[in-house]
Formats: sequence, C-alpha cells, structure tokens
Amino acid sequence: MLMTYPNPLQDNPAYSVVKQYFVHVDDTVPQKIVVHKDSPRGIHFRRAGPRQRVYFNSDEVQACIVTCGGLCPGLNTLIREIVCGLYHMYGVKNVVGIDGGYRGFYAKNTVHLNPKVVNDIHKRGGTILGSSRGGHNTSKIVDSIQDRGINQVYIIGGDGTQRGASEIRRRGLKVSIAGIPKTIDNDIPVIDKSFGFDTAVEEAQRAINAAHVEADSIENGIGLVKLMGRYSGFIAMYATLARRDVDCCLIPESPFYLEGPGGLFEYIERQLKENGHMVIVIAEGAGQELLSESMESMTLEDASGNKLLKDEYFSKQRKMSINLKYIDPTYMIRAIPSNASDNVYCTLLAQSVVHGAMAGYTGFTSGLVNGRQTYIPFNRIIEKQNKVVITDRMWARLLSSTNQPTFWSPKVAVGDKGNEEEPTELSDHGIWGEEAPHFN
Ligand SMILES: Nc1ncnc2c1ncn2[C@@H]1O[C@H](COP(=O)(O)OP(=O)(O)O)[C@@H](O)[C@H]1O
Ligand SMILES: O=P(O)(O)OC[C@H]1O[C@](O)(COP(=O)(O)O)[C@@H](O)[C@@H]1O
Ligand SMILES: [Mg+2]
Repeated sequence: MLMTYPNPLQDNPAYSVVKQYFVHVDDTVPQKIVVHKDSPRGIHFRRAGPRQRVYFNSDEVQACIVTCGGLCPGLNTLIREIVCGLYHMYGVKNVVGIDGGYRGFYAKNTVHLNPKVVNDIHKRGGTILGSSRGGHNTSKIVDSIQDRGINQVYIIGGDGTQRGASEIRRRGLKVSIAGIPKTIDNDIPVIDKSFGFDTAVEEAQRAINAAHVEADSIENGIGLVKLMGRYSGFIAMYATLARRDVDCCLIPESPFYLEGPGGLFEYIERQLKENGHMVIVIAEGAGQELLSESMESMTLEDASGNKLLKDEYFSKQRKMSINLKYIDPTYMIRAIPSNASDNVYCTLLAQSVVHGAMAGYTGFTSGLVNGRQTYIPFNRIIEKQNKVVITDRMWARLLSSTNQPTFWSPKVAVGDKGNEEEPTELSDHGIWGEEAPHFN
C-alpha cells in the first residue's frame, strides 16, 4: 500500500468556508447530458477537484510545466495558475518551466517558477516558456524527467501535444503526466469549449467591423476576413453569429462552389446589387478543394480567400467591378492576452489539473464537460477532432442570420449524423502507480 497524506487544503483559511470542499472520488460527470429516458447513460468522466487525501507530500513534489504547439490566448494564465495553485493550495515550491516546448526537455535549461516570477504574466500574450512544433524524441524526454527527479509533468498543448503526452505516459514512469487541452480552433472533442476560443471570437469582431466599414464606404465593396481554422470553422461560425452583419461565412466543413446557380459568385452578385456591399468571413481551411482544382498542383499555400474571388470573373464575365478589401488578422488574434472570461476558465482548468496530479492521477487532461470540471483520459481527447456539424441547429442559425445559400443538397449531409449509442461506462485515465489510492 502506498502512502497517502491528508490534503493540506483542509487547513487553508481561504477554502475552509466551503461546506463540502472535497470531491468524492466516485463522483462522475456524464458526457451526454441529454439522453432518452430509456437509453444507457453513456460515458462518464471523473469529476475534477480536490481529494480528501493526496498522494504526494508537498515537499517531495518536483513539478514542471511545458507549453507546445501554436500560440493561444490564455497560455500565460495557465502557467501562472498552475504555479500559484501548487504553491498556495499545496505548498509546493519546486516548479520549473521547460523552455521551448517538448524539445526543451533535453535541449535547453529549465526556468525556475514561483508566484513572484509569474505574477503579471497573464496580462501578456504568447507563452513565457516559449513553444515549438515539429518532432521530438520521447526517450530523451523520459530520460530528462528521470534525471531531473520530476514527478509531476503539466503539459499544455493541442492534439499533437496530447498524443506526445500519451506516449510519454506509456513509458511507465512513476510520474503524474497531466495535460491541459489547448486549441484556438476549438477542435478538441469532448470538452465544452477550449480556453482562448472566446478571446479569439471577441478579437475577430474588430476585424469584421473594419471589413464592414471598408466595404460600406465604397461601391461594390467586399470586406473579406480570414480567420483561423484549418480543419474546423468554429471561430468563423461564432464570430459571424456574434456580429450579425456578415453576409457569408465559409468554413472547411461546408463545401461550396463558385460558379453557376446557387454558387458563391451568384450570391455575391445578388448581394452587391441589392445592398451595394457585403462582408465575407472565411476560415482558412474553407474551399481547399477549389484551390487545388484551380491550381496546377496541390500546394501548401494558405486559403487566403482572395484567390477565390478573382476580379476577372466579375469584370469579364459579369461586367461588374468589385472592390475587394482583404483582412488577415489571424496572428494578431492569436497573440493577445486572454479576456476576462478565459482568464477565469484558465484558473479553473489549472486548479483542476493540480488537484488531479496531487491526488495521484496520471494520463488525463482537465476539461469542462457540460459545465463541470472533469478528468478526461488522453485517448478520448486524441481519438478524433471536433468539427462544426452542418446538420446541427447552430449552423442552421448561422445560415438564417447571414441568409447565404447552403451550397449543398441536404441529402448529402444527412448521413453525417452520428447517432451511435454508447453503453454506460466510466471512462478512466490511468493510475499513477499500481497501488494508487483511489483504485484499491
Ligand atoms: N502524432 C504525434 N505523436 C506524438 N507527438 C506529437 C504528435 N504530433 C505532434 N507531436 C508533438 O507535439 C508538439 C506540438 O504538436 P503540434 O501538432 O505542432 O501542435 P498542437 O499540440 O497544437 O496540435 C510537436 O512539437 C511534437 O513534438
Ligand atoms: O502558423 P502556425 O503556427 O502553424 O499556426 C497556424 C495554425 O494553428 C491553428 O490555429 C491550429 O492550432 P491549435 O492547435 O491552436 O488549434 C490553425 O488553425 C492555424 O492554421
Ligand atoms: Mg494540432
């Protein structure tokens, strides 16, 4: 039997006011909240939160934090809140940052982190630890974790990062490997939404506003805004829904075509004739197939959108001149600090992940499911990508708000609806050691 300790939070004056502060180890949160009364209750996740007994003696914790993949508003808030959570809730003083993503484990020195060092970082965009894409060497990371005596690893990153985390975890270290899912595109499954997404949608409003002002001030003005979303169009969809003055939103999930009846060009022509201007929001992955058809060879160029709106089509074929104002705010959006709501969200994510690691769990990410903080096993996060379902009500709301054509026949998409039932099951992440306290 491994040693456990009373949770030091029980003596913390700030939290002593809470009537039932500790979460029961068997509390779960259902993935599906709306179910038919006779159907199975589906997958459940462990509810996140402080446990009555913890696995680590605070003095023995040696924690590290790493940020990987593309930037996202909120990374610094998470770093701050993990450090402060460990320090103030559990009295953990040994926390280091890994410099420059996964490769920093073996290619760079670590950075010492304490509440003083991270005090103001949530007001800045980016990540104070730096990040990286591209491959890494798992064995070298595992060696580095062991050499440094690290026993808690906090990994903040997207699908690629969590796949890497899952590999590190499979090496069987006696270490808590805990993830926080990061994606500005909101394309990680299971969770309600990802941190930074709200901030991105809010910041996108400024670009759409500029596109509208520009388009409205000139004859046949088209304001075209490119937003992030290589495979999932959530930012474009929510930014469009929020603005109410976008005439067309194009996302990767919804195929469209340019010429002919019901096509994009016909819609643009009609809008310009009726209103004199229009605003289009395009997610960067939208219309990829059109680009590759129209180019001699497939290239990795961005779908910047203005290629699709070649002036010649309107001037030569339709005898109409258009004024295209193209705005690409993508990196400006990604580089800002998180807004108020994302800051609070990041705080909860960070505290949840700290409670989970202290309780001895491993191989999990913290995440919001149906409004509750949960622990989700890595495999649930990495097995698929979250996408806008164009047969759902949200996309219908968007179509109704922009009045754009659907560009597809309903028959094509009906088959998309996944309706498979999952039996009632507790979806559990791995355990820290064979004898971890909650699984005896
Ligand atoms: N399939 C994978 N398996 C293991 N590790 C991966 C995988 N994909 C990416 N990684 C690691 O995760 C890091 C970040 O991944 P990347 O895909 O660039 O960003 P994100 O985590 O935002 O998806 C990479 O630098 C790489 O070391
Ligand atoms: O230029 P980079 O760093 O490759 O990042 C751009 C890409 O990152 C993404 O935002 C996806 O990153 P996330 O992991 O945050 O979802 C894409 O939509 C975008 O094309
Ligand atoms: Mg990715």
